[in-house]
Amino acid sequence: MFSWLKRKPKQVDELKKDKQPNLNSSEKSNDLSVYIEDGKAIAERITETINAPTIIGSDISGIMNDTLQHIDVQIQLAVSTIIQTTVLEDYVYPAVTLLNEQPETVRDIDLAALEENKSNLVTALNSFGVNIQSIAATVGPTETLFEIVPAVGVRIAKIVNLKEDISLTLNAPGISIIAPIPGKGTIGISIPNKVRQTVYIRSLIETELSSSDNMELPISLGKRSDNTDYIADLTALPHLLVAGATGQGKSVGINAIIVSLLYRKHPSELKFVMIDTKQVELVAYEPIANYFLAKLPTGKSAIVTDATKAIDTLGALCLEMDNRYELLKDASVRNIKDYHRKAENDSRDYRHKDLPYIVLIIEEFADLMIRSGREVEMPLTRLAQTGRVVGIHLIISTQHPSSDVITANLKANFLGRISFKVTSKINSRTILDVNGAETLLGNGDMLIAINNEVQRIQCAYISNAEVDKVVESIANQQGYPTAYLLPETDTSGWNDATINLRYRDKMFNDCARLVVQMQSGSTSNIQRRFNLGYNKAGRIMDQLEAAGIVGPAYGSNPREVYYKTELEIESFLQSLK
Ligand SMILES: Nc1ncnc2c1ncn2[C@@H]1O[C@H](COP(=O)(O)OP(=O)(O)OP(=O)(O)O)[C@@H](O)[C@H]1O
Repeated sequence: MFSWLKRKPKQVDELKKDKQPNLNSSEKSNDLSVYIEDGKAIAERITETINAPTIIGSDISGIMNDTLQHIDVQIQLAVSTIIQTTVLEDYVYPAVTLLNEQPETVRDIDLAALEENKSNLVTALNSFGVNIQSIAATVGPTETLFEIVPAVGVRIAKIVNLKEDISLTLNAPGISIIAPIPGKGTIGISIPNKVRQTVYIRSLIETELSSSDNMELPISLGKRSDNTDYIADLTALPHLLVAGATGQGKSVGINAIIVSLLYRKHPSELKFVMIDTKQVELVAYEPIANYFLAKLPTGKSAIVTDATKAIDTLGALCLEMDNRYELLKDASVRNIKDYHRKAENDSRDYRHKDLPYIVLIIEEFADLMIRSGREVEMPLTRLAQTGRVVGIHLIISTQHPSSDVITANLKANFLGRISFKVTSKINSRTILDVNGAETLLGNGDMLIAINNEVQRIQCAYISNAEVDKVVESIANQQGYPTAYLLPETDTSGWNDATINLRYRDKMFNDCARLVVQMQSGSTSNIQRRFNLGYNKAGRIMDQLEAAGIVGPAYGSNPREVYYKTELEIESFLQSLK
């Protein structure tokens, strides 16, 4: 339905203009009924003017045409389309003072301990026959990096092979050796600090807010080993995979990412789509649904916790992406940044506020992948391949970075990858393509790989109490009357009980014949053979299931086909008429 609104922007814009005076007055009101009245009037006018039910009918096969839900959704969408184009002019960004300040004592470096470590290291190296020319130390939050220049004639391999011996002699587990440090010609020996420093997110956000870098979506991730801040632009990554065994810092990391964006962006510029099958990690953000979250028109909560709804949501996001491509084409621009720039410099209405950045966050991706397999992988791969241009970025987090969860297909499209400590070298390689994450120290110690270049970072820390304060400071203000509504997909709001075979898709019979012929209930086969979109193919597969032609979805495997011969399926199709 929303796709239809998008496809007819000119007519809808005309109608919106008609209602503008009313909306301006209602914008200042907290009374939702005013918005609803506006919405109803607009919905009626839209229906009258361009015979909406017919157009919508062709989109969703008439299935919801005459249901009350349909009308509600229509009103909601009409309201939302208009409301989201209004600006929350009085919106106040969260204050940095809501975040904890780094205690003064923590900033001091223990110089005596540093000197002792240095001289112990030199003695240890000498005792193994390695003489050095010079040694310099940089104290990071988690480890201290000693950069040494070996005496002439010492082979690098010799030092690398001494890793375990040095570790034993210094009684310091978790040593790592970088030989040589790229671009420096020195050898790095990194020794974990006895007392680690927590990196408080506040200092990073202060740095970021005062910086002139002008990143579009800055995320304050933490500090490097040399104590410099690590702030990345999500639009450049442009998608992130986050992995780590339980309790190593993933949730804190995801909170740090979300909060750093909340500090930088206005609600009209950014929306999160949150999927959390664990049901506990992202719930803290529910109060800012009407400011910063996006949801399905039929969804009650903006935070998706159910696998079926998650698939619908991903489908809706694909549709949003397709719609955005059309908008960009209409405006003759190549990407969302140019679109925004053009909208700002042009008096014509490019519906700028319809195009906030969208960041999809999936907490515990493995749950979703194991339950729904390719139904999840396919839309995600599409989004990862082409979402960036239209401002859609993905952050996927998992405790189980195995190759059946992080498939090669997905990995190929996620150039930014973060790993907290994992339980095996294999997991480390699955996520980062290199070993190393298995020896990290926990508590937010992480490796980030961007385009295969790996760096060690101490992740910024933010407590749940700080997240709550930031959320509260936003939620106490005037917001939009609803979350940002994603386009309604063909399948949204469906479940087995509501699939009505009276409204079979036009392609139903052909698809039934295909699955029987191939004896494989595969949605991607249907997509390929008939050149259908993901949502449509998925919806037909659901109808085939409801008709008893194929079995239920089971992970990423094709569904079982219950009809074995062409004769059987033809006589069944006849009986449906
Ligand atoms: N960046 C950090 N700095 C300091 N301590 C941290 C950091 N990140 C995490 N911790 C510590 O580790 C604990 C667990 O972190 P977190 O909840 O993020 O783990 P997780 O990987 O999400 O675990 P799970 O997968 O079980 O939810 C935190 O409560 C905190 O004490």
